[in-house]
Amino acid sequence: MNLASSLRTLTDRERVFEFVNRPPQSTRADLSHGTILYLEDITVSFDGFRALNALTLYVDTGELRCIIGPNGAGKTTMMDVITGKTRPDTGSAWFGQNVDLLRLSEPEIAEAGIGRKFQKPTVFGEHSVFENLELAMAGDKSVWSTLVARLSSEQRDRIAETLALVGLSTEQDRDAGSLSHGQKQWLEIGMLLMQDPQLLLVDEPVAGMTPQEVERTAELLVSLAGKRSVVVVEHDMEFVRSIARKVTVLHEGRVLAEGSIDECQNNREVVEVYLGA
Ligand SMILES: Nc1ncnc2c1ncn2[C@@H]1O[C@H](COP(=O)(O)OP(=O)(O)OP(=O)(O)O)[C@@H](O)[C@H]1O
Repeated sequence: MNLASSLRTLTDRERVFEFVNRPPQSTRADLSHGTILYLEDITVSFDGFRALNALTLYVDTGELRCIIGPNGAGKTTMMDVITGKTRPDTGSAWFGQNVDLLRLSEPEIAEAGIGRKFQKPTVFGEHSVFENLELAMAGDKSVWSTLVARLSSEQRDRIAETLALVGLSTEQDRDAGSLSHGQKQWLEIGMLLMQDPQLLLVDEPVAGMTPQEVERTAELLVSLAGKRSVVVVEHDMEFVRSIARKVTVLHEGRVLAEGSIDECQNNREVVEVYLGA
């Protein structure tokens, strides 16, 4: 498959790369109050069952937040509300001071600066690592023409910076399909970074990774926070301990506890419903 046809495949994908079909106008979040995400009183019902039940949660600008909780707690549903995949019955969801997420479509939310990394990596195996990042950059339509022409030096620099950030500089010419599972995950994070999101949502990033890959992923996510905000859903408590400053525990669609990992691990209710098992 050549790059142009891969780009068409990319634009046909429904979920991860909605940004490719994004509208031309950009709405960037106003982060002047130091809070990047406001979820207030969010309720989502599926056939009468409340997957989210008056959920209220705030994320600070530049924060790295971990979301934990038992199966069915509502973690995925919460991510789906933030990215516009699921509309809540009630409540409000704001990105910074000015972007009402409930009024935006999925592509518009991606365009506003929210990137989501699903659990399973979906890189283009038959293309090189470099080309995968090039394709991701092509989400910016002004870059499309470069797929048949040549990248500018700034574009090459951006790809090189991203390769360094995700630790794949030495792998740039390898087919993405030949990377290890961990490397594929990092490449996909790199592909999201090519869109320069302000908020990155990451779903179970270390599932299936070797201990070394887990360690490297921890470093990567920690390095991304600050400039961006990162929300990580993860079950691996050792990993959560290694990255999190603040942890939110969800249970039955609402926040059960919030605080440092030690505070959460010593919380009696948290132990009962989640960690004690
Ligand atoms: N489309 C749907 N239709 C019906 N019920 C749903 C739907 N999506 C989620 N649910 C239910 O809502 C609840 C919350 O699910 P959700 O996937 O958000 O939990 P989770 O915390 O992500 O769980 P896990 O850790 O297992 O991924 C579950 O009981 C689930 O069965």
